[in-house]
Amino acid sequence: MLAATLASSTVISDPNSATSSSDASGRQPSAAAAGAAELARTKITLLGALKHFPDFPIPGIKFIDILPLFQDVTTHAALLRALELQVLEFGSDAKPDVIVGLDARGFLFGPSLALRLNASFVPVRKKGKMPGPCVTAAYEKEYGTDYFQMQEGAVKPGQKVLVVDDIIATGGSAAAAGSLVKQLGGELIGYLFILEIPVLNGRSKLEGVPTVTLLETNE
Ligand SMILES: O=P(O)(O)OC[C@H]1O[C@H](OP(=O)(O)OP(=O)(O)O)[C@H](O)[C@@H]1O
Ligand SMILES: Nc1ncnc2[nH]cnc12
Repeated sequence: MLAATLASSTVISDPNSATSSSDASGRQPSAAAAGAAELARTKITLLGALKHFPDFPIPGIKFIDILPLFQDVTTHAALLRALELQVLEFGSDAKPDVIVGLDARGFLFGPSLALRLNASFVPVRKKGKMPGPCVTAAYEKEYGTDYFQMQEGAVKPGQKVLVVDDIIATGGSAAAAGSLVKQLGGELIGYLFILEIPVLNGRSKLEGVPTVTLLETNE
């Protein structure tokens, strides 16, 4: 039984109710409606590709494996297109200068998405992996404590930053990444995730920063 549902952020526009004005993303309503319909279809495909593993990496965790999304070329391409459409739904004022991807699964799609958006890509890595001066933040996860780092100067003061990752569970990883962006003087314009586990209420740690997820689980 499929254990995931479409994220509540999905809005499908009615093409027949289109007016001549552009939407928040600056696109004409007919283009926006077509994009929303395409996004809705793609989400169903992506949900079907996720795999579920009970008691991994420790007993009690229901692990959701996003790696199959990258094993099939068509699904991989559909994922990238869906993420791009989701960023466009943030609106044209929120076009990111920098995509920040989280170690390690945010690296699977962050650079590809950054290229599509004509933005730079900057990694957040686990402590001790990068050379030179770094800023550091500690955080609690669904299964343990960890430390994240960013290299000083990787984000310039005033740059608009979108943080991306595969999953928001407790929100600890994303919140720590957001604090690193702010330490470097970046403007944190939003968070984008492939999948949300709503029961863990991770959004509550993101302090009102716009947060969009493609998919969500109902477990
Ligand atoms: O919302 P949270 O409770 O912080 O959990 C979400 C984070 O946990 C997973 O990464 P993990 O730390 O397991 O590292 P990995 O990507 O290296 O496997 C996942 O890829 C997210 O980054
Ligand atoms: N339940 C889960 N499945 C996959 N990745 C995760 N990261 C944190 N919690 C997770």
